[in-house]
Amino acid sequence: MGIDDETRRLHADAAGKAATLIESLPWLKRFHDQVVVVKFGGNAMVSEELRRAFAEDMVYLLYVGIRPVVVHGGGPQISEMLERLGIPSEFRGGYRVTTPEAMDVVRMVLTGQVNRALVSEINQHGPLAAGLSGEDAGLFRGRRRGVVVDGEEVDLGLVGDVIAVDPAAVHAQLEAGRIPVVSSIAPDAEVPGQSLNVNADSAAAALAVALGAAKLVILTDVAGLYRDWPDRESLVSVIDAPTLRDLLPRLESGMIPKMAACLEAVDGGVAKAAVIDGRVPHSILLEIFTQNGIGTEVVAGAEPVVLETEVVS
Ligand SMILES: Nc1ncnc2c1ncn2[C@@H]1O[C@H](COP(=O)(O)OP(=O)(O)O)[C@@H](O)[C@H]1O
Ligand SMILES: CC(=O)N[C@@H](CCC(=O)OP(=O)(O)O)C(=O)O
Repeated sequence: MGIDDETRRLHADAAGKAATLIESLPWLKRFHDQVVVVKFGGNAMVSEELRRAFAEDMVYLLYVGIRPVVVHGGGPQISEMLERLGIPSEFRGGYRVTTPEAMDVVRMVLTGQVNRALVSEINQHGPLAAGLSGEDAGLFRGRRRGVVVDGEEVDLGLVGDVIAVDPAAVHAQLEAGRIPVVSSIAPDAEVPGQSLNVNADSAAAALAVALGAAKLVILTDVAGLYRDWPDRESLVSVIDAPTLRDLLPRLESGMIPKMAACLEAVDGGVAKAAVIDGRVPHSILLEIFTQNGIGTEVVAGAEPVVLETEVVS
């Protein structure tokens, strides 16, 4: 390769990198000073590398002038601890049936372990993150819920929905320039002293609405919503809320709370909600700062829109 070829190669390389950076400009403008709620799923935090990359991404968002708020899950981590302690647990319709004994473990793992680990990972970059539980400072109020599976109402035990949010504690952390990291436990509004296990996708949606977030991003262990699960040949890249509402009763297991959360967020005024693959390091930066994003995006959409990508395997 001659010197000219080499120079041309260097220029092309630089142009590619610069194009990626400058592609972010409209999104930097769009999201400046805006709240973006990021739900970090238990399945997306399974390795040290992914937790480290996630922490970097949150710090990156903060330093470019966005206000990230983290709501985390921890389903697999709860299951592992329940198993270790010999406490049986099962999922019905995508939600964990939660006995009082299991509830103690849910709270211990989410608020005591997963929340602490994420706060500590982010704080490797400086004193930037502060942990909160939905039980702190009246952040969430919950109410027990059941679920309908195959036309039958199933009692989920101590599982709840967030029925009210007082975002003051989150605002205080944001005003202090910190990244709030929230675990999805809610005090039962009807039974004093009782805590409820809230699915983290649904807690993230409730918080996004209460904060008037510009976007909700849910990180999980799959590329997004597949129209033809489990064949995975057709990934939905964009779907409007009314079409998703029709599709929701036909969805399975883990995707039900996720898509219900996206709908709740969009119905509550959040312009966009996305489900993306948290196993891809830094996927959230691609989602926020590139034109097409990745994964599945739910939009309010006056016009029906469903875009699907054929997956070539
Ligand atoms: N239509 C679908 N498209 C994609 N994933 C689906 C679909 N239906 C069910 N799933 C399942 O939902 C899972 C994600 O939910 P879940 O395991 O609860 O993740 P998280 O821990 O991130 O909340 C996927 O790994 C997949 O097994
Ligand atoms: C009611 C219910 O199912 N709660 C969830 C809470 C944690 C969670 O949602 O974790 P992921 O986001 O990792 O799935 C559970 O007990 O597993």
